[in-house]
Formats: sequence, C-alpha cells, structure tokens
Amino acid sequence: MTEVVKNVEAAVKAAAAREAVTDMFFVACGGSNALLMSGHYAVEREAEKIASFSYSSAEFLARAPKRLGKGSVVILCSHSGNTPETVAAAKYAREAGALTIAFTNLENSPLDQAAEATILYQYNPLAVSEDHAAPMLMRLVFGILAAREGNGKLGKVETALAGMGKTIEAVIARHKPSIAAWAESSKREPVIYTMGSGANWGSAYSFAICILQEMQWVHSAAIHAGEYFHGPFEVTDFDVPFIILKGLGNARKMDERALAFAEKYSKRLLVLDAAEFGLEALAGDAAEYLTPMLFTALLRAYAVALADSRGHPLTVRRYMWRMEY
Ligand SMILES: O=P(O)(O)OC[C@H]1O[C@](O)(CO)[C@@H](O)[C@@H]1O
Repeated sequence: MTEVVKNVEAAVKAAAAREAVTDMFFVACGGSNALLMSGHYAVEREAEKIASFSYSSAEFLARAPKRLGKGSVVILCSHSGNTPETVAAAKYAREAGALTIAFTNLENSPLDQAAEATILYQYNPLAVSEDHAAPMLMRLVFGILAAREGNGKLGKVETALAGMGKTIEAVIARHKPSIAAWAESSKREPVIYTMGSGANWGSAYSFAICILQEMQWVHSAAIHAGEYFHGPFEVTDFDVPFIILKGLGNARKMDERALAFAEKYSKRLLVLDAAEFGLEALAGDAAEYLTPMLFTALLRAYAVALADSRGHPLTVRRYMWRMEY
C-alpha cells in the first residue's frame, strides 16, 4: 500500500488516542464540502454517541460552535489546499484543542501545514480508486467509529471499496447511450435541477453548484427530495429538466416519492438509480454509504458530455481564481 493509504491509518490512530471523542465536524467549501457530507451522513447514521456536524468553512468560523474543543475531531478538505476560509478553520479548530484531519491533493499546501494529520489523495473525477478522497473518507470515518465505538462495518466497507473501480467503469460504460442523448437534448436548457437525499445529497448539491453553475453557467439548484413537496415542486412542468438520484437505504423512500410526482408532470427527467450499481451484494447494509462516490463520478461523465455538446469546457471560469472575492 502507498504512503497515501498509511495516512488514513495514522489519522484513525490519532483519533483513537484522544481521551474522548464527543463530536465530529466536517468542514470545507464547495465541492470539497459536498464530498465531506457523505462522511457526516455516515457518522450521523452510525454513531451511537458521537455527534456530527457539517459546515461550509466560513459558517464554521462564524458560528464558532461552543462545543468545539478537545473532544472534537475536525475533518477538513481543500483540493487545492489553499482555500483561505478552510485553512483558517483548520487553525481555529486546532487552537481550540480539536484533532484536525485534512484531506488535500497538494502536499505542503497551507491546509496540509495547518492540520495535525493530512490525508493526501489522488484525483480523477471520472474514476473511483482507493487512493481517491471519497473512499479514504469512508475508511477514515468507519475506522474512527470502529476505534471509538466498536462499529463493525469497516470490513464490509473495505471489501466493497476494493471493487469500486471496476464498478464505476461498468456503470459509465452502460450509461454511454444515455449520456450522449442527455447531453444533446440538454445543451440549450437554461435551467436544470438536481435532486437527491440521504447519503447522496452532497452529490446532488455538488452537481448543481460546481458543475452546472460554476463550470457550465447553467442556472440550477439542488433540491432535497424530502423538501421537494414543500415549495420546489411548484416549478415542475413538462419542459423543466430534473436529474433525480435514487439512493439506497432508508432515504430511498424520499427519492421514490419525489420521482413518482415528478414523472407525472415533467417529461425531462434523468433518473440515476443506485440499485443498478450492485453494491448491496458487495457491502450489505453499508452499501448506501458508498453510493455518493459512484453518483459523483457518473454525473461527471454526464457533465463532460454536456460541456462538449455546449462547447463550454468545464475548466472555464469568469470570476473564480480570476477576480478578487
Ligand atoms: O478548497 P478547494 O477544494 O480547493 O475548493 C476550491 C473551489 O473548488 C470547488 O470545490 C470546485 O471548483 C469550488 O466549489 C471551490 O470554491
């Protein structure tokens, strides 16, 4: 195993060595924040005593939670390692006595230097590999839950993670015709909504804010399937496009209810169903936690095709990293 993977173990060890772990905070911005939401979801579902919180970095600093302290593990992520509010959040949490664990793609970056433990990851948004951030986040979270509370799902998670690379390749290959058709039929859409819930809320959120808004300048919003009936469903119409993620586990009921309504009134639905990933056979009752990394990679394949059909590369920005903000 590589150095990168050892860092997960070192981080788990550091959390195991703390006198107490009463809470975990997941803190990042944008796509990195969305990524960490899957860790927050797993801790909220699985932890018996540890409380979990998910924040955008600036909100974490502004709220300055009073419970942050020696009993806290703060997991941060910044792909660039440079986002100022995430670096500031790491420093703030570390000064408060929390154990800080940072995910980043850039060694020696300000975030790497600010945090007590760093997990360096490799990046390929169209694939899933064990040295990518999302699988390592699952190993970290289930490792900490095993060490602190005796949670028994780590073995299943690890076994399933070993097969994820092949799984996503097969899923993307199966979706090829759908990807091409959706990209072509969506290229003039002024607005596209993305819906999800449970473990997959972060995948829906990042597609709406990072892909459609940031990288394609397409109007969008992430709609939580449970919230759909409490406002957003009023925008549903035959020509209004939605992407609906159907997850696994308890949350699937919410996605199914939203889908059942949306398909009566919209003719522009793209439905991606985690049931086709075949994860339950691999991971049993831990399967729902592994769906976000597959949805995010699959959605990326849709995004690449959309960018191509619109003639708008995913790399173009007008403000981000160019203007002062
Ligand atoms: O802190 P990071 O992960 O480098 O993020 C920087 C930027 O990258 C994105 O996640 C995606 O481009 C943005 O949402 C965010 O502002």
